Amino acid sequence: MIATGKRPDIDSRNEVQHLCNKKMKNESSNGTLTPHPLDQLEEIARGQGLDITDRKFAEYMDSIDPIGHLREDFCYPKMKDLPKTDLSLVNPDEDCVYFCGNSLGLCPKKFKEYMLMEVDKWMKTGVEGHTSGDLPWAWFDELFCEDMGKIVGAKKEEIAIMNGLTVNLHLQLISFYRPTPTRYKILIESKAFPSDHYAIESQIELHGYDPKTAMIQIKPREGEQLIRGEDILAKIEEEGDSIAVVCLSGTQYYTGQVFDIPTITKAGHSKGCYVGWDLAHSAGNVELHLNEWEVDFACWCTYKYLNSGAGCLAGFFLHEKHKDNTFPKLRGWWGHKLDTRFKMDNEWAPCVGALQYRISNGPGFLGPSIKASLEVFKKTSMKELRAKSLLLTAYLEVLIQRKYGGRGKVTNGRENGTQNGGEDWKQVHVDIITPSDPAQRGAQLSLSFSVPIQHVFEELTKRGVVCDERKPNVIRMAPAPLYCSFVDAYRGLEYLDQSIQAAAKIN
Ligand SMILES: Cc1ncc(COP(=O)(O)O)c(C=O)c1O
Ligand SMILES: Nc1ccccc1C(=O)C[C@H](N)C(=O)O
Repeated sequence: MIATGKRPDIDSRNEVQHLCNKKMKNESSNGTLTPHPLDQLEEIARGQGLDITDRKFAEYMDSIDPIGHLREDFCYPKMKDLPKTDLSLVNPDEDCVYFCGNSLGLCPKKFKEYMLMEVDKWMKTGVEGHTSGDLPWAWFDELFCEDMGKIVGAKKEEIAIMNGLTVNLHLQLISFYRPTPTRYKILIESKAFPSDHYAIESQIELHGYDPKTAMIQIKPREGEQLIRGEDILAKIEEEGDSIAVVCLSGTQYYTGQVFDIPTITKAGHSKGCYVGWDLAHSAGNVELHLNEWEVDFACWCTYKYLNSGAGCLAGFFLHEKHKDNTFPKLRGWWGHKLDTRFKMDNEWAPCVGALQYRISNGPGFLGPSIKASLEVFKKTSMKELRAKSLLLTAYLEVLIQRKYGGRGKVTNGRENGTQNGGEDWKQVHVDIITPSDPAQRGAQLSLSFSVPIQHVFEELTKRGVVCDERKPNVIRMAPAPLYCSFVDAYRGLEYLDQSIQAAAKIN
């Protein structure tokens, strides 16, 4: 089933009620119906005799959260340690509100210990460190493939951990984008993350084609913010015979929209296209079954929901059906089988599967954070994480809607941020452009405001709400379920309220 990307066309004043009445259902990947998370929240609140907007409800949700204790595995920043917090406005010793795990995940506590072990090993043993210790530098990356595979629904042999995301995307396109005069196009989303856009544009140019004709950018319909799934399928149907590769993001970075990977992959295959995914905002955020969905290739970074630190090594998935492929690829000695790698006979004998795409020996000092992060993931499962995430994001959504969804001028998003001063600030409206259908979103909510966002964002920052602003017009908030709590969402909303009031005074 592919659902449309359009938010329900309803009066936002009644939106929450409407969603409750509609008893919208959430279809999980195995086809079973589970209650809409908002219904679950309402039911829990009723059962406890609490109002959903009461702080006590957030506290109760935290008390029954089966993975709430995992927050203790992370260094959750304090208000006083953030560089831009105004300590006259907050309690310096309190935790901040960290809603930025979609950009940079928090540091796992074990990281420092594991990193110091590697430093110590180098100091004491020099080159011996390649083959000794917990993370031998010569094959530390291979130690993570199985656990990383579980997070994205892949077999160990289908995974490599290397380079950065964009480098991996280039390596994959070198293999999968082999244009011919009749099949030379790449389908991507319009307003894709700039790095993906540039990578694809440059690959097209490298083959002597013109991105103006070879790069198809699928857009939202006029007046809409989200790309409809049905439009992606229609485009594949219409142009599929000339498309070499369909290459979309699993979760759109700006809107937070999650695309239907299995359906789109199938549609691409039925037209003879290869289908690959940028999972930067999906890995560790939503459930993925890359092997089962027959995705040809995928890549993702590990510094967002996978908490491995800025610019850390990226994930690389190659479906097992391509494990012995002879596609063009860039070779390096680390793609050569380990047993003969050091024979130095210059006879290319590649590793099987994803590992053959490795070029250089890996940076051993990037292993400790990945190890520390994966250990936390091993204490739970993507299913359990996603179950919490659905509730937590719906909770943040309902708080925003109750406070800011029903007042003032309802904008369509495109006009937002153009008004200034006076009356508009008395009736601020916040529009959530992320799909309201939980199956079509992960942890992130992208908020557009009926007033300019710059001062609201600055005021949030002063109050220790760590989120980000993305041009042209959204503030993204992502309560990552591994370490964010319901009380964080509650406090985030209190601070949003204060920030809007403070920004109104400036304007
Ligand atoms: C969708 C997407 N693609 C690509 C990137 C950039 O990847 P990198 O700089 O790690 O290559 C990011 C985030 O930085 C992203 O969100
Ligand atoms: N790696 C970074 C370094 C600096 C600034 C931002 C990033 C991000 O990751 C941004 C993220 N990809 C985004 O969705 O906007």
